[in-house]
Order: sequence, then structure tokens, then C-alpha cells
Amino acid sequence: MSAEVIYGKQLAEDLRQEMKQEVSELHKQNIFPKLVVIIIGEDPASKSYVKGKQKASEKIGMDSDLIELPEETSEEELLNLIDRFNQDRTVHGILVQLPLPEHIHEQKVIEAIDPSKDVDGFHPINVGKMLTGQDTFYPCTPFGILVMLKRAEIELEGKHVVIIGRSNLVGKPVGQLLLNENATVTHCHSRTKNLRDHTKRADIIIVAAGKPDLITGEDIKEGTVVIDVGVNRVDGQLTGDVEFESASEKASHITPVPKGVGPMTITMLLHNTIKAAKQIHNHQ
Ligand SMILES: NC(=O)C1=CN([C@@H]2O[C@H](COP(=O)(O)OP(=O)(O)OC[C@H]3O[C@@H](n4cnc5c(N)ncnc54)[C@H](OP(=O)(O)O)[C@@H]3O)[C@@H](O)[C@H]2O)C=CC1
Ligand SMILES: Nc1nc(=O)c2c([nH]1)NC[C@@H]1CN(c3ccc(C(=O)N[C@@H](CCC(=O)O)C(=O)O)cc3)C=[N+]21
Repeated sequence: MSAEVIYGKQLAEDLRQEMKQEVSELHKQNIFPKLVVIIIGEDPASKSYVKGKQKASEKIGMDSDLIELPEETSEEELLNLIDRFNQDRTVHGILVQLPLPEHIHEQKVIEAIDPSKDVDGFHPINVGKMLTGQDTFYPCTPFGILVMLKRAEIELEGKHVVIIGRSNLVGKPVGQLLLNENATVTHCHSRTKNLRDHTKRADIIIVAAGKPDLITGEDIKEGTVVIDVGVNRVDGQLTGDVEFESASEKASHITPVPKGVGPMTITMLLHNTIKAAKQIHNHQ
């Protein structure tokens, strides 16, 4: 069997086309959705993601500001800046690119962002709302994965989803969103014993470990849906956490890297920013 490849990139383009329309409708009502992205330091991978976010915003006609700060920026300076954007009525979404330099307390920064502008969905208020099944900003990568699975008409109810990873950014929230969809969810991580015993039982496997080729065709049963979240640079090439060749021989569906989950992450960021703009204006 050869898997159907789910191109997140194509879906992302379709959704962004719809969003472009929506932004132009909002403009007519004098609502100008605006995202501010803050990046600290010179990490080339982070810079490249952030550029992708800028380009995508521009393409749908959405305002976005990029604030590039030096590595030695203090925590206080960053918190002050966030506060300024919290107060700024023209700004609807605030994203601080992670990871941050070691001298800055990440959780403190996440909690400084006004939950109504937290388009990453990382603030504990928004995490709690997601956990209790309320409408809120869902974290972009997990949300993008959910939308991809739904568009590919993959049944979630009662399915056994095995997730490799338990980070606050990806692993934990994707499990929560799929639990909300009535899937049965298992999380594996670096202390999991006999990983393959778990992955072999999965109807859907989501790999978010950041380890190239961690999962191969040998690790999955016939007909599994494989979602590869990993973004790794190996010899200058972008590659996921799944050995695509062997896995696609057994999987029913598989996402590639690049052109899979990544473009959907950015699309959900745009979605959340539009949602924030609409909510903020409705409450004024
Ligand atoms: N495409 C996209 O849009 C995005 C892609 N990414 C990519 O997804 C990957 C994961 O990101 P993130 O969650 O932030 O990463 P983290 O490093 O925060 O988390 C990795 C998780 O994988 C687990 N893990 C690591 N090695 C193994 C292993 N050998 N066996 C089982 N579990 C393992 C870790 O376990 P433990 O908790 O025990 O340490 C941890 O829970 C990265 O490659 C990242 O670049 C991230 C965000 C967006
Ligand atoms: N506050 C915060 N929010 C994030 O959402 C966030 C973050 N910090 N830190 C880093 C991770 C990583 N991440 C990616 C987004 C898009 C692609 C993406 O579009 N990738 C393209 C390839 C891009 C390329 O060629 O470099 C693809 O997979 O096709 C990848 C990774 C968001 N993250």
C-alpha cells in the first residue's frame, strides 16, 4: 500500500485565500487585524520561521509588525514592550518567538501577554479554556493538525491516537484537542519504555519529538495515519521525525516535511489573529 500524502501547504493556501476575503471584509468595517511578532537574538531557524509568518500576513493583506531585539535584551525590557502592545488598541495579536535566551523567564513572558491577544494560545487562561472544552485561541500547531485531519475526513472518535512528545507547545495541547474530539490518547516521551509497543497500536500517530527518523515503517501497523510535526535540519536539508519512504509504504495517510504541518501552523496563527481582531472590536 502507498499512503495518501496530506499536503498541509495546499490546504493552507486554500484557507489563506478565504482569510484574505475575510480581512478585506473587516477592512470595510474599519477593523484592521494586526499581529506583532517579537523575536530576540539571532538564531537563523527562528528568523526564518518569523519571516514566513510576516510573508503570510502580508499575503492576506493583514498588518504585521516584526520587532527584532538583541540577545542581551533584559526580561524587564521585554515585559515593558509586551505591556505597551497589550495597551495598544491597534494591535490584536502578540507572538513572542520561542525559545527565549536563558536569562529570560519564558513562563513569565507568556503570562504577561493579555489572554485576549494571545494568538499562540500559550497563556494558562487559554490553556485552561481549551482543557475544559471552551472556545478560545488554540495553539497553532495542534489546531493546524486538527484542521488537517478533519479536512482529510479522518475519523477521530474512538480512534487510538499515539503522540510522541509532551511539550506545552505541541505534544500536550494536540492530545487535549483530540481528546475533546473523543479520541483515545496516549502520550509517549523520552522516558517511555518499549516505544514500538505503543506506536504499533496507533490508528493515528503524531510525532513531535525533534528526532530525525525516530519513527520508521517498522514502528507502525498497516493503515496508520502518520502526522510528522518534526522540523530538523540535517546537512542543510529540512526533515521531519519520520522516515518518509518506509512509513508511507504502510500508512494510509502521511504528512510530508516540508509542506506538511508547518504551513498549517502559520495559517492558524493568521486565523487566531483575525479572531482576536473581531473579538476585541465586538467588546469595544
Ligand atoms: N511544524 C511546526 O509547525 C512545528 C514544528 N515543531 C517541531 O516539532 C518538534 C517538537 O517540538 P517541541 O514539542 O517544541 O519540542 P520539545 O523538545 O519541547 O519536546 C520534544 C518531546 O519529544 C520527546 N522525545 C524526545 N526524544 C524522544 C525519543 N527518543 N523518544 C520518545 N520521545 C522523545 C520529549 O520527551 P521529554 O518530555 O521526556 O523530554 C519531549 O516531550 C521539533 O522538531 C520542532 O522543531 C515545533 C513547533 C511547530
Ligand atoms: N511563540 C512561538 N510560536 C510558534 O508557533 C513557534 C515558536 N514560537 N517557535 C518555533 C516553532 C516552530 N514553528 C514553525 C512554524 C512554521 C514552520 C514552517 O512553515 N515550515 C515549513 C518550512 C519552512 C522552511 O523552509 O524553513 C514547512 O514545514 O513546510 C515550521 C516551524 C513555529 N513555532
